[in-house]
Amino acid sequence: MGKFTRVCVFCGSKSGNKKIFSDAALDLGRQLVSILILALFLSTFDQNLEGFFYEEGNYQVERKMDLVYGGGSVGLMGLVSQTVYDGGSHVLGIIPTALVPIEISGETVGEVLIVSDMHERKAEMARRADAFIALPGGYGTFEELLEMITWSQLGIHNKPVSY
Ligand SMILES: C/C(=C\CNc1ncnc2c1ncn2[C@@H]1O[C@H](COP(=O)(O)O)[C@@H](O)[C@H]1O)CO
Repeated sequence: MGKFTRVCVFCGSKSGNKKIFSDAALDLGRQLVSILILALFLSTFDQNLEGFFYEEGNYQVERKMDLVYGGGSVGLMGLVSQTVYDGGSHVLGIIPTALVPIEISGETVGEVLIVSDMHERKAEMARRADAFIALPGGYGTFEELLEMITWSQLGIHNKPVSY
């Protein structure tokens, strides 16, 4: 498989009771839009050794991955989507009609696709993403993650799943 461009993130519709959960959501959001890599760059020319020295340094490289997620503005979902959106990548939220009043409060970011039910939501998330990552969450996150793992096991998709 080539470079991933669209990553589906499953995560809690609540923020949880530990800061580490929201930190993880913010961190993943930032990592999707950029990555810090180590690079070698020309630093000095040493005449005695008749050659160039290279010095380890680092710089920021844009990763610009797009996000597919559950479409909510609440909890960890809201944090990840806002972070990726603020980082300049495309955000696609997929949410069933019945969950709009529950999982969206205030404004959502990016594109919102309203589907008829949970099954269609998961199928669309699976179809539109190149890889899946699960963050902390509740039963819903667990269910979504397990479904992607079992679909992989059954050969329904061959995309990486990470948690
Ligand atoms: C397929 C059906 C029920 C199976 N349950 C769920 N399937 C898919 N997604 C779900 C389910 N229950 C909740 N969710 C969503 O997960 C997200 C995170 O929830 P969490 O509990 O806070 O981790 C959230 O968007 C939920 O909507 C019905 O036929």
